[in-house]
Amino acid sequence: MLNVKIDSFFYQHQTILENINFQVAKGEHLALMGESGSGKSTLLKVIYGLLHLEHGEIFWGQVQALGPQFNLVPGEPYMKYLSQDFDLMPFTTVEENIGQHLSVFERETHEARIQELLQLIELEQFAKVKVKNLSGGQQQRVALARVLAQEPEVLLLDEPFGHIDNFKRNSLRRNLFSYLKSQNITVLTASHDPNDVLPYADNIMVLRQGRTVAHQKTKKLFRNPPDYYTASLFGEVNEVPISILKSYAEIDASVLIYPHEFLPSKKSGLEVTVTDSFFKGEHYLTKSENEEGIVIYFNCQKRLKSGDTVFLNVSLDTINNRLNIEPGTDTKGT
Ligand SMILES: Nc1ncnc2c1ncn2[C@@H]1O[C@H](COP(=O)(O)OP(=O)(O)OP(=O)(O)O)[C@@H](O)[C@H]1O
Repeated sequence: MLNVKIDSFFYQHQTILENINFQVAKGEHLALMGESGSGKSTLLKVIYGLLHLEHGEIFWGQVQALGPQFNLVPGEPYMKYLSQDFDLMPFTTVEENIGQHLSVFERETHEARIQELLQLIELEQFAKVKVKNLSGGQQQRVALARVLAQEPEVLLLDEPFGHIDNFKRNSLRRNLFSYLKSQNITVLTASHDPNDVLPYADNIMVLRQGRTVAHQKTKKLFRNPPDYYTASLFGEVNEVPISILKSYAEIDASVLIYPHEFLPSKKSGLEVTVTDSFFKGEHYLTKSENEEGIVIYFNCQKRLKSGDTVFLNVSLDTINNRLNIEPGTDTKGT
């Protein structure tokens, strides 16, 4: 179990992290989400021991992570950190970069292990190429293999796919996260991208201005985000006053609705006028306004023209769920 307790962390006199307390079980994958500057990288650096934590403590089981004032070389032996700047040896080959971190006591298995890691990062044909001749995305993949070669118990990943194109990203994410699960490695991944997080993380912690605003199981957080900030980390979201959704007219509150949760129809529902339409591949993200000028985004299978009238519907379950209303409760205002 990783036990993180940060009362506060400062850069100069500015508080960057405050009251961050959480635990990560062995083998669990926790994603750290938050806007740029919210403190995700700083949190990973504090946990890894690159930054000195004066007010707080980090434990892995019974072992305390002591930080840079106690360790000559930053970091703890059981923990590895993949930073946004990859720490590679540019003038040596991909396989040498990976092999450098394999145990000297297991020379006979080196070759097989290097092959396994090259396969995982899909760079088998680049084994003999010098790292300086690789693209940024390829270098990031080598950096990933290097930290895995060290067989950490805890792996801290800071935007691990930031330089990797979409073409490789999907398979790499699948390979990497299923490998980490199979090895029961505890993972903390800082990422802006919900595609890095939703399919793979067991839990998500959301940071805002250095504080925790949510810490929840992945599906639960996506389905029931506590606020607009959290929901918007997953993509476009609407904050809709319930008064404009007819059957809820007596409730004075807003509800968060994702664009895919609105079902457009030609007949009944919330009447809106289309103002714009954006092709997203599988659907069009459609921008619209109701008569009071409230902007609503919804997904539509076909392209609608500006000025078209549409009626939007959202399921009662979705609304009750967001409002924490038990099924069967009478909430009707009309
Ligand atoms: N070396 C530093 N000295 C002073 N302030 C810093 C330093 N590094 C980061 N900060 C500040 O700490 C805050 C948190 O930065 P951090 O890099 O942890 O955010 P982040 O959530 O990881 O952002 P991003 O997603 O853009 O990487 C920011 O306000 C940043 O300006």
